[in-house]
Amino acid sequence: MEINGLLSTGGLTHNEMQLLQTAIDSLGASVFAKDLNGRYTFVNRAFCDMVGAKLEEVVGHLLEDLFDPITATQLREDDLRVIATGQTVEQKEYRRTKVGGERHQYLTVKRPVYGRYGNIIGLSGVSLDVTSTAQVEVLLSESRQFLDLLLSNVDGHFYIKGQDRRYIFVSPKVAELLQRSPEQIIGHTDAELLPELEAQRVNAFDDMVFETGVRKAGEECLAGSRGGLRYFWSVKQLLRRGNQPDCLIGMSMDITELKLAQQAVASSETRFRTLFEGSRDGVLLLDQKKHFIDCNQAALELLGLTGKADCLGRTPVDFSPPVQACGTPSVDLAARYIDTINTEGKHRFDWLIKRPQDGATLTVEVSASMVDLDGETVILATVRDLTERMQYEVAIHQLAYYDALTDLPNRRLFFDHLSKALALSQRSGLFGAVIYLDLDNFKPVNDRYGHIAGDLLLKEVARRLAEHVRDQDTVARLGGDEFVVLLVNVAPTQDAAWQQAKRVAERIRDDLAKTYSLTFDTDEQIQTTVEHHCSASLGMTLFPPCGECGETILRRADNAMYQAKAAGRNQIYLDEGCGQTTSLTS
Ligand SMILES: Nc1nc2c(ncn2[C@@H]2O[C@H](COP(=O)(O)OP(=O)(O)OP(=O)(O)O)[C@@H](O)[C@H]2O)c(=O)[nH]1
Repeated sequence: MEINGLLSTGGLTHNEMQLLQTAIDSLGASVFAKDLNGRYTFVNRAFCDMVGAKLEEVVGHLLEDLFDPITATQLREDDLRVIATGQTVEQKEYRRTKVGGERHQYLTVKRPVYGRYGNIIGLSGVSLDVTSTAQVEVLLSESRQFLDLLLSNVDGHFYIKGQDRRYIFVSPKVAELLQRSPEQIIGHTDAELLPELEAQRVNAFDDMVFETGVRKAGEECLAGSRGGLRYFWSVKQLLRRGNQPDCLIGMSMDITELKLAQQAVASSETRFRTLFEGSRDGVLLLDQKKHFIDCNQAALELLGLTGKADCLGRTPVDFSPPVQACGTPSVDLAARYIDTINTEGKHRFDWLIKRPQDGATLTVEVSASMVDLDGETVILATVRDLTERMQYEVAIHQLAYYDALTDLPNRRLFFDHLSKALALSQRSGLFGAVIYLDLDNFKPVNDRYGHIAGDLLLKEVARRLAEHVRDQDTVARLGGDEFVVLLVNVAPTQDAAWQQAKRVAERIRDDLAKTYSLTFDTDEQIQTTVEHHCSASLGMTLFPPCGECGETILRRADNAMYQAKAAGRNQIYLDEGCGQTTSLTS
């Protein structure tokens, strides 16, 4: 390529011109010159490479020969502007070469070339292909936008700190957390922005990263903008910046919710454990295969076991007798109950346990329900020993229906038996009888020997009475020294029933009239035995198949007893109805 007059400057030697030519050819930029007609008068090698043409195909040719029409028109307008105004033009332009047709971006500087007499004789220019630079800028711009989007939307707090621990960059979330604008944070240290203790903790973390140069991750805790502590999982590492001092780049994720959930799980686990272990009731967990997977101390005690190893992996049937109280085999009943728990979610039932160690059986109440434990559905069974409750129930029943001194049924239970006997009599057509009796001269035993002796006598009366009746009959104590005997299914006719009941009444009267030998401790703790004579006055009434109510029947017997008492005691009187009584004493 030769440098023509447009570029030549007077005074250069041929060698110098050659050197200049070589230098211009070695430039990465395209260098060109044109005359006033727009014909290329000089181009360097880079220009030829750019248009994909040889030197001779360029020099002396026009824009239209080298570029597509649109590009050529644009470039022509620029050229004319330079020539018309005489000004230097610098601009970015896009060109599509004829060769390959790729669109490139150029930064072009064009300036006028003046002739010897100061007139413009053409223009020269330098074009630098900045396509890749422009792409990098586009990429940078896109990356910046993406980063902004990320920083604004990702639930993380991003920050960069210098070696002096001052913030260089903070994402919007950091600003939100610290309740300051980024401008109020950048250039400041944590010591200036956070409470002392928090700043110390954060600094210690940062120091570790700066000192070791190793990426660190860990938990941090800061006071939140809305109060309360907020927990973060922070990852920090050094950011190498060439010649610049390293700085720290960090990302902290807010894990408060997770942390609180973990704490809640941990505390509910603790609560569960406390309740589980502290429960006075036995608590057992069964897996899907109905094997015990956990139990508390109370359960071990209930089952008579010394350690969990004796329980875990075994089934409820392993701790049960072959048959339950209802007569159903334990294995069948257990399967039925487990089915119910599975379908209804819970079930409460009584269960007979057999302790493997000593073979003892005890009744327990089981409250079982399906629960979700660590993602697995298990059965939680609370087992309560019913022995004590059953004892209480028996005691309450005893108090409610039995006389505490003699253990005989009391008035309430007597009436219950009587109403059943009346119903039975109606069905069977058999007569029954009620014998009301009151001891004669009982009071003196209390007066002479004290109530202890009187109590003994009353107990002895109860014992003697029981000897004269069948299992289906009832002997009850109505109170004081008054007793009543209920005879059921006595006879199908009234006469036969009279005779039969009379025989029983006479035996009772004779037996109760026998001497009572009473042994008791005196107030001086001396055991003494006394004898006492007393008898009983008896009033009797029959109840026919279609008789009155229980109260009426008892009143009639009571009335007859008073007649017997009035007749001199130790007598038997029969109530015949309508207030009529007859002595049956032989
Ligand atoms: N030891 C004792 N005495 C009782 C009890 N309940 C009532 N008594 C006494 O029993 C006596 C009953 O009185 P009464 O029936 O009048 O005595 P009684 O000597 O049999 O008189 P008569 O029936 O007229 O022959 C009273 O003195 C009561 O205090 C008891 O549970 N234990």
